[in-house]
Amino acid sequence: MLKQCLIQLKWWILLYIAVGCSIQLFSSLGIVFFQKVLDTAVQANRMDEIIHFIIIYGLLLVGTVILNYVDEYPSVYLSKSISEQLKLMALDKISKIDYQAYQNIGTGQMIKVIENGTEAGNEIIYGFILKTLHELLPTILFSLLFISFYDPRIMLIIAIGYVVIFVVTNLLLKFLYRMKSIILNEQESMSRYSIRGFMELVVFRTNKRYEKEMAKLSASARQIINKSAQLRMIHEAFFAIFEVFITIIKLVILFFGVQSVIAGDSSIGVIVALFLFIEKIYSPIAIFNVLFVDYRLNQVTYKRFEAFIHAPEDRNLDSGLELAGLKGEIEFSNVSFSYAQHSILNNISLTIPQGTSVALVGMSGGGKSTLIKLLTGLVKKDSGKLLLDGVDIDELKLNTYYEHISYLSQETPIFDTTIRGNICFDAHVSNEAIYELLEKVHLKETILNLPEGLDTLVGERGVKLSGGERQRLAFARILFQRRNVLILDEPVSALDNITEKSIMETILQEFSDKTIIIVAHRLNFLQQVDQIVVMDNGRVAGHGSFDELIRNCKPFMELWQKKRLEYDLDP
Ligand SMILES: Nc1ncnc2c1ncn2[C@@H]1O[C@H](COP(=O)(O)OP(=O)(O)OP(=O)(O)O)[C@@H](O)[C@H]1O
Repeated sequence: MLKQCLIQLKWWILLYIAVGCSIQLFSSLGIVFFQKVLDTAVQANRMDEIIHFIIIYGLLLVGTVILNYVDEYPSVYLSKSISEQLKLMALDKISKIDYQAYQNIGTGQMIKVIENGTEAGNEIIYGFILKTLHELLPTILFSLLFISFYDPRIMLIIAIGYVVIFVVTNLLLKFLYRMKSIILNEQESMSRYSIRGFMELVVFRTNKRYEKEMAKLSASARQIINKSAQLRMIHEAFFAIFEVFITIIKLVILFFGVQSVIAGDSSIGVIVALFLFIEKIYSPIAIFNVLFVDYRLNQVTYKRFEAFIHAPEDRNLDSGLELAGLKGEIEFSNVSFSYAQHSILNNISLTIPQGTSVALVGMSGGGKSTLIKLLTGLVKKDSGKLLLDGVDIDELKLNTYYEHISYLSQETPIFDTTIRGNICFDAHVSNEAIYELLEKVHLKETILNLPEGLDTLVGERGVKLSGGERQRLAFARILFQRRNVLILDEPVSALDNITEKSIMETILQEFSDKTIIIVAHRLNFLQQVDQIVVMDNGRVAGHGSFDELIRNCKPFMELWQKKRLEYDLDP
């Protein structure tokens, strides 16, 4: 993935490195000409030569300033592009990820893995590879080269000293990896605690969970702080050791250099130039060491992001038979499904003829939503056949299948955008047409009374609407889409009996020639659907019309008695 990023940005990278090398060449030549000005100044009669050197020195300095300015553009462009590309990859991954893998990761942890991973990826490419090629390596190489012109022995001592420190640094890396892993684990836990705390205000407040959650968060935060401080101290130790080494070299140069000047073998200019080059080389070498350790630690972080990017994908989304249309004939034949070896659906066989309506009923946990998820292709059956117009769902290209179905999940089917956006997404539809839909779901007056009408933002998961308003809004979307197959998982749970009845009548009328599969809990409209399927413990316990089942199907009779009392339904 990082390779992909590098390839995409190759021209910017080349430009960035070329500008970086030029800056370092100009700056090193600047030191050489500064030395020439100093040494020529000692000979008072060579004023022409001094002016000549000063002009070149000045031009080199101005050139360096201009290049440094130009350098900003590719620098910002690259640093921002890398993060953006990695974030795009993460969202792209979510669009293809296998639904069960997505459920297993969990939002809080996933957000942190993506956040840390994109940052680490940026640090690896921009903070390490590019910084090394653009700045550190050219500075080190040019400085060593120019030092070697003055005295190759000094160049050799610095190079050997650096290699020794680099090797020692690497011996400590294993220990640092462990620390970094602890920090990452704790950061992901912290993210999970915070995100569930932010999202589940009502559950946590009314169950008085916040104190406990904060204690967990603090414990993780303390671990992160301690380990981060230890990591920093070890980092800084590398820096300090190298600084001591360079200071010793400077003292040695000063001691022997002054003696050479006195003996007439060297000049003040050369000693100044050597000091300037050593100053110049010191930081990049020390920084490289620190960056190298950072780079290896960032790899630990990045690997977790990579694991997420390589999580299993739903192969059916973009490959398989393309559906130009869907009439809506559905057949389950001996379909079984299990979650991690725990059997949920057993040998389900069921036919839903085209253009008919079916209600799935049964006790909680009986497998109704799982059956719906199989039908939407979110989870995959273990065995059997699930035929749509005679073609098994596993052979279909799901992204074309989704063009022909409307699905309302049990979770809030509303997302953070306007009323209009929740009904027709990006399609251009007149206000009148949208209000017509809203009228059918008894929401027109409510929306007309909002100051911003159709452009009102509904908040995350529609928090600014009541539960029933959210469900009615989702129905407006279904009416707008007018698909041939409707798959509805408890779409009316938040509506009162009267509104539920009225909306379901509208849906059954408007889609009288379409296939409708609906999970029903309150059983309010059962007499109006063509077929009722009773689910019990992962099996089909019976199916038929209301009248048939109420006479012949014991689980249905029991369910009906229970719900009738619970919801005060008409006998
Ligand atoms: N992601 C999951 N991982 C593991 N088990 C799951 C998962 N989702 C659901 N289950 C289990 O599958 C079983 C069937 O769940 P399902 O949601 O299909 O039931 P349901 O009939 O729709 O229930 P309800 O009427 O309460 O919504 C339950 O025992 C549930 O615990």
